Amino acid sequence: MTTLKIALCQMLITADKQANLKQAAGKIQEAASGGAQLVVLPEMFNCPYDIHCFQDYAEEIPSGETTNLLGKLARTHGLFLVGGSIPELSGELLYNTSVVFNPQGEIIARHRKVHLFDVRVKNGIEFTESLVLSPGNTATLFDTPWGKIGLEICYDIRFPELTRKVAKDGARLVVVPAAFNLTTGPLHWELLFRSRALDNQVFMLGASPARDPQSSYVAYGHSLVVNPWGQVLSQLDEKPGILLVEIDLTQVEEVREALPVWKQRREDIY
Ligand SMILES: NC(=O)CC(=O)C(=O)O
Repeated sequence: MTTLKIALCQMLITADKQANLKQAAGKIQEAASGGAQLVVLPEMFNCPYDIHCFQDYAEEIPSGETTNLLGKLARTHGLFLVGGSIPELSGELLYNTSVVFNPQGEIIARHRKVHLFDVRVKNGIEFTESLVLSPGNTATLFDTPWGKIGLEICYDIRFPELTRKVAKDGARLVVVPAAFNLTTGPLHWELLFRSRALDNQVFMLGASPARDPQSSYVAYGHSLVVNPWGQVLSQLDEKPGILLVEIDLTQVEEVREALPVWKQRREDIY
């Protein structure tokens, strides 16, 4: 199988967890009606992206209600589902975790955000995930009929070595549930997705929450799909919506043949 229909769900996240879950279910249903085979939710889709909320909204995986619901939705609609991310409770620790389901509703991967978002930009964004979250320690890929897919969460994309690793491990597509903000989004969002796509000659997908100017963390939005040539195939604006795009994964081989930098790497030197 080479063509894959993807849906990125740009949700308006609220403080009401049940409303967020209902919205996710509605968006997944809409994506399925549009023929999506792989559906992606945004980072922290069941919870405000605010370090003061993570503990209260956290759930164990796989026993928590969000994981249960996503498994049922994947099975009901018969699709691969990347469950954005949620605050995961594991023993005493909290993680920013993404869970992936196959069309039978089984968990086939779990990625814990490896690089925590600890930044302080003067007159801009300040955020310190490490005050409450612990980092994951592994790169993540999962198998599908379209081949291996890499999985990262938001700030992970800024570390080119991680995308290079999953590409070297066979990913031709990398999925990134994310939530950039109004300081970094306008300058870095598209640039980072296009750079990782071009560096590795892979497809890159970014699923963001919609923008809510009233929330403590204002997400940039602009969920997007970038092809291995570094072109933005499609992108939303800041409003809630679904980005439905069909991609042809043979484009990875075509681009690698036309511009063979993937083969020309000199790992004996670097
Ligand atoms: N929210 C993040 O993890 C990352 C982000 O907003 C940025 O890198 O900018």
